[in-house]
Amino acid sequence: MANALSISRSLRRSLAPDAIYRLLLQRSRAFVTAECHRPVVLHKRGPDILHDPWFNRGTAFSMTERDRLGLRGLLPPSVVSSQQQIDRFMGDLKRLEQNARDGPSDTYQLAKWRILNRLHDRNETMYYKVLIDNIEEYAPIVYTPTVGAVCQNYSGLFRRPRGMYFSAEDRGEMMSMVYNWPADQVDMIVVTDGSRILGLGDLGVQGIGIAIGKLDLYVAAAGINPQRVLPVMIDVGTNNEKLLKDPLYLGLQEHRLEGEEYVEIIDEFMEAVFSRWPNVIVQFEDFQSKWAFRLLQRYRKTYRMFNDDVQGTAGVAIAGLLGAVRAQGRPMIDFPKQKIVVAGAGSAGIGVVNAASRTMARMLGNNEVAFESARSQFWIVDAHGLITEERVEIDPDALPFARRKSELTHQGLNEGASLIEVVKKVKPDVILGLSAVGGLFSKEVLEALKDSSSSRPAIFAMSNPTKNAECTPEEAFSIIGEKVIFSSGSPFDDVDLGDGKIGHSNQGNNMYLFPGIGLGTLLSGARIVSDGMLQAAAERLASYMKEEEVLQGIIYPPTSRIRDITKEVAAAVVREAVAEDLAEGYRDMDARELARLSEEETVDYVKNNMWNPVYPTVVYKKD
Ligand SMILES: NC(=O)c1ccc[n+]([C@@H]2O[C@H](COP(=O)([O-])OP(=O)(O)OC[C@H]3O[C@@H](n4cnc5c(N)ncnc54)[C@H](O)[C@@H]3O)[C@@H](O)[C@H]2O)c1
Ligand SMILES: O=C(O)C[C@H](O)C(=O)O
Ligand SMILES: [Mg+2]
Repeated sequence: MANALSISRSLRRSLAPDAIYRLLLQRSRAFVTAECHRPVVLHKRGPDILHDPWFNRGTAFSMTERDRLGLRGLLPPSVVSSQQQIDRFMGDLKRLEQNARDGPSDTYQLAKWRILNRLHDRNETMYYKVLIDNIEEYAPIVYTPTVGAVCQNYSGLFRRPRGMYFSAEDRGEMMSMVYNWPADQVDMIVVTDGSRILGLGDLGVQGIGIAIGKLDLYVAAAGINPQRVLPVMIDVGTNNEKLLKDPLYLGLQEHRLEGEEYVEIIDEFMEAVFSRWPNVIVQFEDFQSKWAFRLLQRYRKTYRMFNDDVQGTAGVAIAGLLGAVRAQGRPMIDFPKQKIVVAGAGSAGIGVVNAASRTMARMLGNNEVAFESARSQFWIVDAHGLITEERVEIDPDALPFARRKSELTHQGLNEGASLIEVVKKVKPDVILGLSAVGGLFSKEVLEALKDSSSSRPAIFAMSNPTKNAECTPEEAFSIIGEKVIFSSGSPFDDVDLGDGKIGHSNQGNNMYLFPGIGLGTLLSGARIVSDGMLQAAAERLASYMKEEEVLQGIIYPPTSRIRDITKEVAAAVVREAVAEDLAEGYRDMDARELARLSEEETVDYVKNNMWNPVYPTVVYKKD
């Protein structure tokens, strides 16, 4: 039978040999092209295609293909050519080779992340077993600080997609897009818009890494079933000029949407996920401050949601501040006497001051006088110096804590006074940094803190990742001495003080609370996440540390105990939800039965509902 490549005898006779050759070559090219263009019939859709190396083409799937194949939202929004994919891969490979020659640098950490990530892609159970069994070693890889470098390099590191992407281009589509996610049940979503990733600024779509890292801790620490977690990136553009010019950037290359347009997108996302999964809990993560507060106020009374940077951080800080009081050999009730200087007035700093002052006020009787007294224990310093009521265009969230004019003359301080002046004049018990400025607690600031009125001044250098810490433990112990209490957002090693003495380096990170807040909310079936539930979580973390540990300057547990502390925090959240009549129960445990559980039984209930990384029995069943 004749085919495209056969030439009739008569034609062969009439053509010179080189003309025959050219014709054959032409036809064979056309034949090959036709073969390539013949559609491939797929018997699968959505994630099954992305996980099939034969058919997956990742970010090179066009928008129409994404729609046709149920892939919309399962990939970052940018569509790239196959050449761009190769360029990205090669650029990444070369960077690794180049940096590996520098010895153990960040790249070494990234190499570990890649190996773990590949395991995550292949075998989730095994991945989480490795993570849980070695949490102290690998939390700094899947979480802060390495996750920061992962986000910075995400366009290069991107291999197999994880999570969902909703972009400004998806307006009006989200309600149907959520059905592209394969799981019928989702318990926990961590969502970011990438606008303030750790202290690294606006990383746009690359911020998805932070949502993935937080959910890794949800699985490892809280025992949330990994099949029921969903990392989400809402890509509304980026204001990061470098990314806007980067040809390999995977997100929308346009400036961020603002105002009502922005809010409408987040509203649509919330409606979509809660309509498919009415019982899901949504954790907002690393939104720039101006949206963090507004969105929290907008949704917290209607949806099961919380903002980790505002509320989780506040709880962790309160637990640490109470620990610092105990470390001075004083009862927790002395907390309202502490003078606290806070550097940073963003979502985290203001969140901490709000919640810590409420805790003080409660201890003082919870009336107006108590609130006023609590307020006056805080001095907030931002990029423009001390915040006072004389500040022009003051941020409304900071306004309640602006120092009064009358107090200023008395203290010898002015609007915009520098951090060092404030520390010198106030002689605080605590300095707490949430400024994202590495080294802000300079030698001079630490020298000034030596005059603190406290017998054991405390330093919370809470900014992430490591290079953004306001000071290191070496600096703190060497300048202030062995009495100082030190804690940081990213992990540091303890400091050898000589003579067998150790300067403890605590990790003050919201990872000690958010997994328990999420788990407790899930297992209580609470309709919302109330202030009381957050307070209960913070108090349980504060009381978790034993007297002898606290006296040694250990105010937070080691990461190796994170699963245990999370269980305890979750139980406290469940009990508070029940006490506030917010609990609606979970599965076969209804609200009334929950209310009957003793404290110990609640802890057991939580423990029994935590997922463990063991292979289940599997059987085959025909459709
Ligand atoms: N340890 C934790 O659990 C934890 C939790 C949340 C946030 N954080 C960290 O806190 C940091 C801030 O987060 P955010 O959301 O509040 O950010 P943000 O950008 O909203 O706020 C930063 C604040 O720091 C102030 N600032 C800048 N330069 C300063 C200076 N020289 N002196 C004093 N203040 C200065 C800014 O004016 C602003 O008020 C980040 O590094 C983040 O990683 C840590
Ligand atoms: O992510 C962390 O390590 C803590 C915190 O949520 C942050 O934004 O820095
Ligand atoms: Mg955060």
